[in-house]
Amino acid sequence: MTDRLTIIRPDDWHIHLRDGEVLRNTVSDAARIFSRAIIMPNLVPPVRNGDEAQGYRERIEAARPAGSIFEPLMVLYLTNQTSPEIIRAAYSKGQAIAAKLYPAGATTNSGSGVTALEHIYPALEAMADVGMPLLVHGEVTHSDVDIFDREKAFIDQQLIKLVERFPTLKVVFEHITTADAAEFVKGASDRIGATITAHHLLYNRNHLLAGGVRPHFYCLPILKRQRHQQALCDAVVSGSNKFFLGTDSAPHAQHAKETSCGCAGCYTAYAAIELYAEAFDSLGVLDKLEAFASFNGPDYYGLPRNTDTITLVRESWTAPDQLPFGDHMVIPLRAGETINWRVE
Ligand SMILES: NC(=O)N[C@@H](CC(=O)O)C(=O)O
Repeated sequence: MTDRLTIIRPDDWHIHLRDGEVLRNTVSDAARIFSRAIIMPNLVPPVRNGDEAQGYRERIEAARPAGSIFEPLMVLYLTNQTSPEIIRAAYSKGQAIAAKLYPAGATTNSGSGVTALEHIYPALEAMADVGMPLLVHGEVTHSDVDIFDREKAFIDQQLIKLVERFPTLKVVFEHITTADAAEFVKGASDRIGATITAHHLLYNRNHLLAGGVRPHFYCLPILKRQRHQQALCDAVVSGSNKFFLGTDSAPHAQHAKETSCGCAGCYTAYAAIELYAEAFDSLGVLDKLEAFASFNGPDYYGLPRNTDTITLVRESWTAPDQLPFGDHMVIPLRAGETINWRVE
């Protein structure tokens, strides 16, 4: 049994840090372990162009703990108005390395998102041309599609057509949650990658719904049935380099989760690599954690791998009941429960 694991320092290829006062909390949790992170742009208002991304980057950098060299990798939020010029300018000035598609209404702060893919075809052409990856929240939003079927419907109705229409566009299918998504990514060309969260490896919809509703397990795309959880586990066990670490750590203040209409999002950044280690350990593939967490992401983005290391040890500790979140508190995933790995 492996009780100690040293790996090249990981990065997080999908995180929500929010903005303002809470940055001092969210940035220090992310910067504790991760060297770089892809910063989701779904602020209010969203990060729509290079200058807004630059401003947000500076606020994140200012919130880093003293001495931290954590590097935020900025992302534009695509709207119906995103022009090829906005894309080209942000990319060429190094203000953003990717752009995110939120179908309008799909999730938290997606109200300014794209209402029909045709609106962003010119922007997507520019992205394909310069080599800027498209990051996709892959769910349809029609109220008549069951929430558990929205990811598969997105693949069938939109994603297949999208990758065909833009044959050189790099596409990251973010936070995949279904066997259908894992199959799609496996069968696609190398320009298609996917992030997988720790919580979608560790949990299924029973954890959210059986025996009582647990709002801190509610995220989007929603946890699916066990068969889909298993398919995501199989994807990481396969060792395919198309899958990489993206926590989708998405904090909301306690009162915004524990209410009659609670927000979607699980807070995992405070123990992210530890939770992934648990998942890989329970699958018997700790030896595959390093590539998933530290190699596949930078390789996909064409960035250098990190060179320093972290060491994980098998040692139980109790997760905090709550964590500071600006003037409020956030209830992290696994609050008050045991976590079986810690970083030395
Ligand atoms: N994952 C979530 O459940 N929530 C994210 C948005 C998103 O990525 O869907 C958030 O910003 O809160």
